[in-house]
Amino acid sequence: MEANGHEHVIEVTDLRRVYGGGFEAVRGISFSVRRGEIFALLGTNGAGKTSTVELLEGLAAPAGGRVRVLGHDPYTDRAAVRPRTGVMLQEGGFPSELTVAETARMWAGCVSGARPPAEVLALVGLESKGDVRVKQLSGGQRRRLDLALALLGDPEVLFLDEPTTGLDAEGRRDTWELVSALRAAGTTVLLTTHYLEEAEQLADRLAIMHDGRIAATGTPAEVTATQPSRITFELPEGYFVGDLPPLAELGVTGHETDGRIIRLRTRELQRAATGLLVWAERTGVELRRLDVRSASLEEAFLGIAKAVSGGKTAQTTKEYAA
Ligand SMILES: Nc1ncnc2c1ncn2[C@@H]1O[C@H](COP(=O)(O)OP(=O)(O)OP(=O)(O)O)[C@@H](O)[C@H]1O
Repeated sequence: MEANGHEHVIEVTDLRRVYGGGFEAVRGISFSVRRGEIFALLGTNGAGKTSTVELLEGLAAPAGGRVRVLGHDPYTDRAAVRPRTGVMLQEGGFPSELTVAETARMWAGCVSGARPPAEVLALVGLESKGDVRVKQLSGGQRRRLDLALALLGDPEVLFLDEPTTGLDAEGRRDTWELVSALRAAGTTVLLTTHYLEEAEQLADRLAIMHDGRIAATGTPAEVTATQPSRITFELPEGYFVGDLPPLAELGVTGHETDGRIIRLRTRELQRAATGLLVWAERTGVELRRLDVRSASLEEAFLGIAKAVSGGKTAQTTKEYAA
């Protein structure tokens, strides 16, 4: 469980999940999560995120490979793992006729050493909703109730399956703050999300899943570094791409044109930007709407998803040898 001085609280090795009928939803994935880390599983719809998280939660047995949570097999050794983990499922599924406070009390009865229900409701900002029936909560408030229930046992490891789906921008930010505070207190968090900004804000490390496999993994910065940076600008009338200095010599790997708008791709952002600006200064050209940026996680995600599907970029007009 120890690696380079870090304790791995989740270890997944060559994990497989096959549903009845023979469909292989998880096709041999491996990753590990260190204590106190937030790890995000990202992926397109049907990539296999929920299927994976359910194996980590011990809700099903793997068809192959190995899962360890806190050093135990979560399926065969559920009694050892369950009290130390908190699970926020995509659909909480509790009786909608109960009030928020009744639901929290009922849930607390199933958790050994549960925190006071009022305390967890306050943590997620539902302290004033104790007397409201669950069915009267908004979708976002229900997600927050799901999260409160997952926190009742003060878990060492928290599984969050799409924790902010249905929340408005403020609710999402509140949840991010709460999850960050939990990490600061030492909780290990594994979350799935469709919001790339959420992973960028929260995750120490992440894995992008596609078709049951991990297509990319690392810190958000490492994953975005796999994609080229971009320089976009508008050339004035009378100037054309051919008037620019030799782009390959500036470290530009390709470009797209859209009317007067030019978009350059490069893995050497500083060299390419400097070469372009020096040229513009010397030539007396004003580069309007100039935008120089590293790839975002969203661009990396789309690039990786496209690459593993064998797709091509729609607008590419010219690629240069690396
Ligand atoms: N009970 C099941 N029986 C058969 N196939 C299933 C079952 N549950 C899920 N699948 C299939 O397994 C694949 C992975 O589904 P999963 O729900 O794990 O994906 P996901 O990445 O969580 O997707 P989403 O982002 O849409 O929630 C999908 O093709 C899905 O149709």
